[in-house]
Amino acid sequence: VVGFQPGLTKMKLVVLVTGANSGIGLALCGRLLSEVPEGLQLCLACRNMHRAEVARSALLTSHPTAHITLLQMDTSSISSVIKAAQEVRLRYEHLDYLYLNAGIMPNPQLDVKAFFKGLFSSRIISMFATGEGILTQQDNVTSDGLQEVFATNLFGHFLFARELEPLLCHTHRSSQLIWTSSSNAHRSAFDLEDMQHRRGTQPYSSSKYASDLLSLALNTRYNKQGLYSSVICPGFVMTNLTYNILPSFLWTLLMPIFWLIRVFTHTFTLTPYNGAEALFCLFKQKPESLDPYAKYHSLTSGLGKNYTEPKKMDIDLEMSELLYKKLLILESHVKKKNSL
Ligand SMILES: NC(=O)C1=CN([C@@H]2O[C@H](COP(=O)(O)OP(=O)(O)OC[C@H]3O[C@@H](n4cnc5c(N)ncnc54)[C@H](OP(=O)(O)O)[C@@H]3O)[C@@H](O)[C@H]2O)C=CC1
Ligand SMILES: CC(C)=CCC[C@@H](C)[C@H]1CC[C@H]2C3=C(CC[C@]12C)[C@@]1(C)CCC(=O)C[C@@H]1CC3
Repeated sequence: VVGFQPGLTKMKLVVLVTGANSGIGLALCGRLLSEVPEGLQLCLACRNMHRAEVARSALLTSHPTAHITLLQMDTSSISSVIKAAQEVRLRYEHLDYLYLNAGIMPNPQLDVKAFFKGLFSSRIISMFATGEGILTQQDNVTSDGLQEVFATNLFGHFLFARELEPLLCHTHRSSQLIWTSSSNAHRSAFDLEDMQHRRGTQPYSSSKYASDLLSLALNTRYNKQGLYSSVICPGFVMTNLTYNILPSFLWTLLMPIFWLIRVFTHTFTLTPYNGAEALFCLFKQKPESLDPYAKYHSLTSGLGKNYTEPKKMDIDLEMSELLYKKLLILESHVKKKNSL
């Protein structure tokens, strides 16, 4: 196990971040290490161990005394998630923070016609802040027979957290689940009868809306056991995920326009460091003080000042409960199928 030192977990805060080898996840790790360089046991959960090693080396270059371990996990694969959770249970006695950050947006398509229509309408600000109505994706099916976006962004994380219940639920200390959601999470893209989004063209938006609902349901279930769940939105950040949407030369050309747009909408955080603001902010908050109905947004002002702001989510308890029940049914189904 790379960088693993038994005994350390007793005195340090244990933080596990999924999708930690790039973008917002990697920036968060850097920020956490800058804040608490000695008091942290950081575990980078990544699907690709080579990329994980590169990330670990980069973090160690700027924080040479940091304790950083690696964990192989593909959130889209049931067997990988179960195996990773088993490994975590062997390594640690408790987990203080579990950042559920890994995410994909496969084959994104920008609807150019809808975009230009939006430019000359009253929806312009919300279009730039959320990407609503102008982005579609083509989803795939995993070897477990699940929709890939649903499996990667939501279900794999749900299963992982459930498998780690013994490390997360303690009466004498609290733990936090922190989901990287999105402003692109729209109720209109989500259908409880099709929670995997097999039929639609916005699986990304659907998976993020589902994470908002699930976070609420997890709070209902687990707060009494000391486990708290929150969702954040990093804003619009230039990462591998967004670079996929347009050709890279176009992004370079658009950059000055984006700096200008930031003056009007602080949601254009643009850099992974800025995007990680809300993730970092929640690390410092008492989980009991957080609002389970709020999404915590990373925002960056025109002058480049970072801050976090909570905004009420368009979710309700009844729907969150129904989704939770469906996820439990799917969980028992996939576990049976994998003879677990
Ligand atoms: N960029 C933005 O504007 C926004 C991003 N977000 C969310 O932020 C999160 C981080 O994305 P971002 O930093 O932007 O993009 P990146 O593509 O840089 O990071 C995504 C991370 O998730 C990992 N990942 C993807 N699929 C899997 C998988 N099956 N198993 C394990 N890890 C996986 C990637 O690993 P690998 O390197 O192997 O691909 C990578 O480390 C995502 O949940 C995204 O939806 C939300 C709102 C806006
Ligand atoms: C001038 C010009 C051609 C601009 C194009 C801009 C759009 C491609 C972006 C404007 C808002 C962006 C956005 C996202 C993707 C790219 C935009 C639509 C996200 C949907 C990416 C993933 C998320 O989770 C939320 C982002 C919201 C904003």
